[in-house]
Amino acid sequence: MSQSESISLCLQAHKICRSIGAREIISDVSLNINKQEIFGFLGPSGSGKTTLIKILAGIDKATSGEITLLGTALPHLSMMKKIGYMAQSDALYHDLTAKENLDFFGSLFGLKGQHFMRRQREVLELVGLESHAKKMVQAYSGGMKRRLSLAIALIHEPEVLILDEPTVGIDPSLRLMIWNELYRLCRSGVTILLTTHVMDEAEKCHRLGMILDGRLIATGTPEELKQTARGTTMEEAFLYYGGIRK
Ligand SMILES: Nc1ncnc2c1ncn2[C@@H]1O[C@H](COP(=O)(O)OP(=O)(O)OP(=O)(O)O)[C@@H](O)[C@H]1O
Repeated sequence: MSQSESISLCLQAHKICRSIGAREIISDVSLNINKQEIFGFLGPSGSGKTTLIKILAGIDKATSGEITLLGTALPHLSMMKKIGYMAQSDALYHDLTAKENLDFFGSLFGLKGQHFMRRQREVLELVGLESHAKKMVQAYSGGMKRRLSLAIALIHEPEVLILDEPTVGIDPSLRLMIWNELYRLCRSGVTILLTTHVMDEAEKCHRLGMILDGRLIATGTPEELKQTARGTTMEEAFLYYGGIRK
């Protein structure tokens, strides 16, 4: 790989495998993700998307294979500040308010003072929770918890945002706002990895990786994937790459 290619790369994964017991959940995944790219992992429930992005985030460890994120081999503690991770199951403190949750998670990243207060207001506004900041999380709806989790993932202005099904349970107008923000972040230099099983959401990504039974069966832009599959929809493309449709 040339020097200029490696500078423009955010992430390189080489032959990633992950087994739990005797079962291989992720098999031989290799891929490159460019800086300032929105890369989506698309696949049915149970295909291995969550397991894979946890490994790519350095939260879980591959059984074999190598990952380099922004030039550093993972897992590496110093990379935690550079990554914003939003889990599928909300890792929130339910007996604290939204603001207290932000106080806690922000302090883990060493945020403080005026800048931290401003940042809290920005992320709460972005996810439409500014008027609910003092409410206990236990009184939040499922969608509100997702939105707060996204705010927490963004609080420290990470260079890489890794989001597991970020817009599940979020209504269409807020989903649109969140996508606009993802594009804005991307333009400002952030690289975004996300998972989805929703085809229309997948089409909003710059590039996609299709996951089936723990394998990366295809990568490309939504248009490329549809063209190669001679299909007009992402569903058709997915069935084609999965060998279910000729
Ligand atoms: N800790 C674990 N122990 C045993 N099996 C696991 C564990 N974690 C994941 N699996 C299995 O690995 C497979 C992939 O799971 P994973 O959660 O990564 O899929 P997914 O594509 O993210 O699914 P979903 O879209 O439903 O979240 C599933 O069959 C799941 O049951």
